Amino acid sequence: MFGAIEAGGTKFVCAVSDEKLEIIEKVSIPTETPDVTMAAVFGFFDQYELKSMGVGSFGPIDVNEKSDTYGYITSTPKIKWQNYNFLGALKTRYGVPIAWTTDVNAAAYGELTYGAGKGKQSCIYLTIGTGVGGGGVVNGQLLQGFGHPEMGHIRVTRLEGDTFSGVCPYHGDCVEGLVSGPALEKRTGQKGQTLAEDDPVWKIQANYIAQALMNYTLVLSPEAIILGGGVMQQAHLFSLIHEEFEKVINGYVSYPELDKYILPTGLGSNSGIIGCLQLAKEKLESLSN
Ligand SMILES: Nc1ncnc2c1ncn2[C@@H]1O[C@H](COP(=O)(O)OP(=O)(O)OP(=O)(O)O)[C@@H](O)[C@H]1O
Ligand SMILES: [Zn+2]
Repeated sequence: MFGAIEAGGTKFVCAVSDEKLEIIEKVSIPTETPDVTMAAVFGFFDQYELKSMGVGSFGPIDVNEKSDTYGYITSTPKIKWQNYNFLGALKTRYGVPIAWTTDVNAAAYGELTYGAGKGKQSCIYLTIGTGVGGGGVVNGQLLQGFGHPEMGHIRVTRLEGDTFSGVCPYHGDCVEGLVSGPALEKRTGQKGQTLAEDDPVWKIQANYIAQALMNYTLVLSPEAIILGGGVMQQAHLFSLIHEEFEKVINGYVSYPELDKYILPTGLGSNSGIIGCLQLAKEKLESLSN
């Protein structure tokens, strides 16, 4: 059996699957302190005989195998999780091979293998929710090196007349600071869910997102950019983003047809967990080859 954990800032989704990645059981555990949450995580996985695991975690995390703190959650604003040896705790408990990456890299992997990026060699997955996070796969490999991408924290050009200061505790008006769910709420005084489709804020939102996607396009030239997270439940945002993307990139580089290039997830809210299961499977295969 394969085990998977999609560890998020609000909840940990844990699942086990058979060899064909059919999910046998899946649970959601609130993210509290490591003691409380990990006790529940162990309570779930202890019921099964695991062969390997895949973990996609919120972060920042240490993904550098040469580092002494490989497998740790590092500088998260969640104080109790700072410098927590997440991978170590799982290894000690289960003694099986474990694939370790960011939640968004895992989601990109899930989408590339079975979702909106199926059949491609590369894609980016960007979630726009409580935070903005991006992961990716290039030539079939997860995007990680010394560290991992933090695509939500890049800067974009401010629109004329927009004086909103942004909500990122580190950078103010980085992309996360400008377009995350909490940013939308602070800017408008109401939650994204309750805003009308014709509210002018969506165009601002679409422009900043499009600028970010232009930057990813220019740096990585992925075959698809998949957008998920709470804010992207606003389906009308896709066509606005397409329009703004065309404007900001201004014909400089070519890219696939827009509705096949910047598109919603194929796996809904399961991208991350499926990516983790696939990573668990491949981790085991890589060791037996
Ligand atoms: N339908 C919607 N339209 C607009 N905004 C939404 C919608 N649903 C949720 N949001 C906003 O998205 C945010 C929550 O994001 P999400 O549902 O992706 O959860 P999350 O897992 O906490 O996010 P993250 O991936 O950053 O941890 C909230 O700020 C919420 O107001
Ligand atoms: Zn930031």
